Amino acid sequence: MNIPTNDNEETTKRRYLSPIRRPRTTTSLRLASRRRSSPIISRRRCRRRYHVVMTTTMMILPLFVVPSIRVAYDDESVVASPLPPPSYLAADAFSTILPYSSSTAGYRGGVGAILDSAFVPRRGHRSSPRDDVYRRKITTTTSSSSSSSSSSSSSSSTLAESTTIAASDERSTVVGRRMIINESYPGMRQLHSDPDVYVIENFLDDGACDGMMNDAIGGGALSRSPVAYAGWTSDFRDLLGLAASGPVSWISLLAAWYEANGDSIDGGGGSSSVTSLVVHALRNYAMTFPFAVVAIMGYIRFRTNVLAGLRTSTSTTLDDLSRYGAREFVVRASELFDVPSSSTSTMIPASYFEAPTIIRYETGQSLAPHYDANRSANVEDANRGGQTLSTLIVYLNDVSDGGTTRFTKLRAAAAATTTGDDDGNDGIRNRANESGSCLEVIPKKGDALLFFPADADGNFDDRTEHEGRPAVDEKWIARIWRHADRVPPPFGLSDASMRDHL
Ligand SMILES: O=C(O)CCC(=O)C(=O)O
Ligand SMILES: [Fe+2]
Repeated sequence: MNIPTNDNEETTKRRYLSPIRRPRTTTSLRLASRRRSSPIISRRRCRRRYHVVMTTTMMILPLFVVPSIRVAYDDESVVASPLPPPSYLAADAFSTILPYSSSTAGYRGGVGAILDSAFVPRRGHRSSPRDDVYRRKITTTTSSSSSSSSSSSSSSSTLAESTTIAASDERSTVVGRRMIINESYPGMRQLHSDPDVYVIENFLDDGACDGMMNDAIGGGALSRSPVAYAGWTSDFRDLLGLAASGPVSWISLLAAWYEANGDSIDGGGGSSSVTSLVVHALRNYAMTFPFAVVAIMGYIRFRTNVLAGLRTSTSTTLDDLSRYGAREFVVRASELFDVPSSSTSTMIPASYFEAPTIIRYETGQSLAPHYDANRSANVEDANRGGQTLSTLIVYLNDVSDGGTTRFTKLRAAAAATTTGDDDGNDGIRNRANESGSCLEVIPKKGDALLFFPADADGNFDDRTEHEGRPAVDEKWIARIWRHADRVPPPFGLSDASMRDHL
């Protein structure tokens, strides 16, 4: 008896394993009839050309990328660099992929310079629009425990060696005089001059400190301090501009050239090949551009997530001035900033304040080095009084370990006052910590810290970079940002509240 063979399987194998027997489609037959040479030969030629193009590109690319990484560490040469945008982009990729490694410290070139001034988070809290808002730049520099530098040409080595640079030499922006304050305020001690940093002893009594902590807890609104990435729209625009004029164009043109070559082999050269190059280039551009958009959106998202990890405290705002603690804080701050001769404004000082923000750091929580001012404040902080001219922080509890406020670019040795009064305990509270090179303030209940993130005209002062060191003991602070202009609600205090309680 004959056993039937599996004829179907045989046919299938033959069809797919043997290219010679593969049936041609109508289209490929039509194309083949137009070709001068066989399609197989022309495909080989194209493949060879493709390899030539790719190899050449791979050889040329480093010529742009390597020098651009080098010059990216120097402001001047970046600005003057004849290198095309893609090289900036490539250089920047190296510096922003590892944003907190010391090797990127001081990077100020290309997109890095844009991003550097762009971490200016906006308000970002769902439960309360008035909640603590981290709208400030988070730097991409590393703060070393012994020193730091804002020198635009610094590298990891200069960062480590910068201990001898005086703070006032480190400014990279032109900074004028700070806003005028009431310098005869009782208890004021200057810790540093130019930029000025003060401590005001016993600024608030224990009742006010406890009151604010209790209200923050009692209000039930303490939640993770938000960090939003403000300025992302302009970053997005800038990055897209670079990508559009750089990689997107390159890829589109290279691919178009390859495709147009194929066309000319098929259909002859001449003006038709130029037309085909343009058509292919435009089509490729339209196809590649969306990928750039998606990639940049992914990058912005990545940066947002990175920023979120830089502040780990919880916080809330207190705007009810009928409460003793918040009222006392705003009243004292008003006295400090009330210098009638300095302004023609008829507004009361508290109109320029953001509502007090209460911040709680539990063990291990911290705030990375950052600035309280914003280079783009006029645009990005327009609805909250523009630039932050002064930061006033009150320590609400004593902290014996951890949680200092450290100015990463100011040297303790340059402190104008190093002989401040002892507090009777360890003698170094609220004084520059002379054991390290950075100016560091140790929290003491009721004492205030005052400094000026921007000058009186709103110019950003990058010497005032500071951080909240990781808490060991629990740490509580209350903070008021004094802006250049009136801060309307919901960020500022309501007119009714100020009228009734101040
Ligand atoms: O926690 C600190 O010591 C500093 C807080 C601070 O810089 C801020 O809230 O902007
Ligand atoms: Fe700050």
